[in-house]
Amino acid sequence: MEKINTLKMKGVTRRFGNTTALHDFHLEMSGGQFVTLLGPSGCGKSTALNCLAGLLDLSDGEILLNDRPIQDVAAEKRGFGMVFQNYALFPHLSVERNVGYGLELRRVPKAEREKRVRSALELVHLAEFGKRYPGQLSGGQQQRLAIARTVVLEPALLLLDEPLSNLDANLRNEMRIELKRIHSELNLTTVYVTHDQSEAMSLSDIVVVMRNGHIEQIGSPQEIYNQPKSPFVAHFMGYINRLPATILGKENGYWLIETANGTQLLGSSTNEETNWQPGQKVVALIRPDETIAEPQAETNRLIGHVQLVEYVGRAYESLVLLTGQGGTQLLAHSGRRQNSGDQIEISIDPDRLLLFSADETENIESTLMQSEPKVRVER
Ligand SMILES: Nc1ncnc2c1ncn2[C@@H]1O[C@H](COP(=O)(O)OP(=O)(O)OP(=O)(O)O)[C@@H](O)[C@H]1O
Repeated sequence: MEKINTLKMKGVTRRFGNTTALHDFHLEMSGGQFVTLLGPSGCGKSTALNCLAGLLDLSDGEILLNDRPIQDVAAEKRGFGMVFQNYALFPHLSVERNVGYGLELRRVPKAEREKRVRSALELVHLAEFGKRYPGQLSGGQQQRLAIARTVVLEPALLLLDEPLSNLDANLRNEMRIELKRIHSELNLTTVYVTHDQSEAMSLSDIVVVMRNGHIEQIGSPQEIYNQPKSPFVAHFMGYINRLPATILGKENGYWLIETANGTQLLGSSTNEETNWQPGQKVVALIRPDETIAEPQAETNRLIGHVQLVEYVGRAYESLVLLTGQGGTQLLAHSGRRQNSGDQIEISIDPDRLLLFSADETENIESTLMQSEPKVRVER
């Protein structure tokens, strides 16, 4: 198999009739990287993956493997391996035969085949299960078998389409760690598709956030999480609280804003070129887990009354009706259980109070069906 030094998708577009599932998609990765395509249902993640795999023809653009175009190379000649959501295992073949099947087709001699099957099963911790059948394995074991069956062929690129979506939450977390381990042991260039932001954050070197067939932002997990460039990315990363405000000016490198009841707060823009004038309408986006209930500091405070409290493990999440803010509610985290009706003070670090212009923040929910907050936040 040709080793990957660089893999580039340049201007890749794929149309289905009148629908453009993928539009002018640009992605560059280097050998060994773990790249995740992240976004809500229908944003074009699988289309991008299938174009890369060769399972879909491109309507436009090119794919370059080590600077050589491969968009016209048939899927089976690209030397890539794909793991599907439903695993696609052979139920009538033993675990060993499932893993060895691709090698048999390639007429790999028996001794070498057995050696490679053994080491693939060891890699996914299924060495003792070789004689079983897929039906006798748990969901997580079946998933690991699907991975072993693909990596035994030593693909240049591993493509994974929502591989954990059929597993329950505990197994998903376990398999996430397994995937990370397998990736670092093999140093195999990987493209992973998911709509789960925490999966993307924990696994990836590069995250590509997609929306409506476009790329919204590419960056490291830290960049995407801390510096979302658009309200869509911010919302997708859990910045679900919204607080309308007006720009007053700049202070100490932050933007000074005024909310509906005249409270002044400091906040940040993730876009260095932002040049707002006083009077500009903005919306502050805040993550519930980045609020500080009952703060020590005097600055950047909001006051409200607790309406609902939910235990979310390690913290309580309170729905707070802010005082004098036109009915705006905010989800806030607190180490101590609040009671319904309690007055509560909340502060937010100015670096974690992200400002976007008000017109940018319209209509983001319609494309975010899968990441709706548990409690709807009123505007
Ligand atoms: N074979 C097809 N024929 C027509 N439209 C298609 C086809 N495949 C995908 N689409 C459309 O292209 C868009 C992107 O689909 P795609 O499957 O790539 O999204 P996705 O982000 O992978 O979604 P999901 O997470 O639900 O799998 C959607 O609007 C979808 O309806």
